[in-house]
Amino acid sequence: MAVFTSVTLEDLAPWMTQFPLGKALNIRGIASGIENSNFFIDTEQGEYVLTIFENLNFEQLPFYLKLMRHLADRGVLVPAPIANADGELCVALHGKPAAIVSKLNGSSQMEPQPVHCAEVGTMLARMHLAGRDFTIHQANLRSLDWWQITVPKVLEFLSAENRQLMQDEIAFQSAFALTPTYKALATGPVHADLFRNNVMFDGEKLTGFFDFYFAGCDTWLFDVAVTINDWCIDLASGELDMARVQAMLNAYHAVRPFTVEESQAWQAMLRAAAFRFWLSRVYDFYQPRDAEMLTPHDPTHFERILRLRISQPVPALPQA
Ligand SMILES: Nc1ncnc2c1ncn2[C@@H]1O[C@H](COP(=O)(O)OP(=O)(O)O)[C@@H](O)[C@H]1O
Ligand SMILES: N[C@@H](CCOP(=O)(O)O)C(=O)O
Repeated sequence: MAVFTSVTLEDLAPWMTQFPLGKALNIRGIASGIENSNFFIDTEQGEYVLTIFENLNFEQLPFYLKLMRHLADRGVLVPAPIANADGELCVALHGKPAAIVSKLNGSSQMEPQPVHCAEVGTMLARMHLAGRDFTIHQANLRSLDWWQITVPKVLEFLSAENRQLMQDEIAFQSAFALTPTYKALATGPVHADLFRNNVMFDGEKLTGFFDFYFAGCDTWLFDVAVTINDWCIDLASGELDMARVQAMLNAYHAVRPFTVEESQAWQAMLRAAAFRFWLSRVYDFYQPRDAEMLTPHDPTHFERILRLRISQPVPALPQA
C-alpha cells in the first residue's frame, strides 16, 4: 500500500483553494508505488495526481518539479506540475512537501512490442532535446560518485565471484569515465529510471513518462542504455530482443542522431546502466530501508544483464 500519509476530502478542500483548479470533488489513494503517498483527485477542472513526498525535502524537489514543468511546456509528454497562486509547485500538506500534477491517461505497458519501443525512443529523444535549455543543474545522484562510495559497502555480502565482477566493473567504469570518448558525450537532464512501469500508454500511443525522482544531469546515452536494458530485453534471460532494440534506437536516432563517440561508448554504457541497477538493488537488498515499506527488487536480474553486456557483442547504434 502506498498511502503513508492519509488525506481526506475535508483536509484537501481548504488546501486546494490556493490552486487554480476549482473545488476538490473526490480523492482516492493509489495503491501502487513505493516511495510516496499518491492520490487521484477530481476537481472542477479535471483529474490530477496529488503526491505527498515521504523522503524528498523542499530543497530537493524544485529540480524535479521544475524539470517536469519545463518539459511539459515544450510539449514533452510528462505530468505537468500545477503552480499555486504564489507560483509555487511544491507546498506543505500535513507538514510534508506536496505537489499536484496533471494525470496521464492509460496504463503501463508491461509486455512491450516494437511499436511501443519506437514511441518511447521518439519521446526520449524529444525529452533530451527539450532539456537543453533547462538552467538548474543537479548531478545524477546514482552515477559514478555514488557507485564508488557504495561498492565498498556491499562487497562483504557478495560471493567471491560477484565480488570480483563488481570490483572489475567499477574499475572499468572509473577508467572509462576519464576517456576522451566519454567526455565527448552529450549531456543534460535525463530521466535515469525509464523502466516499463514509469511510462503510460493508451493502446499503442504513449501518453507520458512519469516518476522523475531519479532524474539528474548525465549523458543522454546513459538514459538510452537504461531504457534499452529494461524495454528491449527478454525479462527471463536478460538477452536483448533485436526487433525492439532496433525500433527504439531508430526512432530515437530519427529525432536526435547518435554521434560517433556515442557509437564507440555504447557497449560501455549498456554495462554502466546494468551495473547501476545491480548495485542499487544489492544495496537495497542488504541495507533495506523501512522493511515493511519496501520489497527489494531482485539483484540477480541485473547481475545477469551485466554479464551478458560484457560477454556478448551489442547491436550497433544507427549512424547518420
Ligand atoms: N501523473 C500521473 N498520471 C497517472 N497516474 C500516475 C501519475 N503519477 C503516478 N501515477 C500512478 O501512481 C502509481 C505510483 O506512482 P509512482 O511514481 O510509481 O509512485 P512512487 O514514487 O511511490 O514509487 C503509478 O504506478 C501510476 O499508476
Ligand atoms: N527501477 C528501479 C527502482 C526504482 O523503482 P521505481 O518503481 O521508482 O521505478 C529498479 O528496477 O531497480
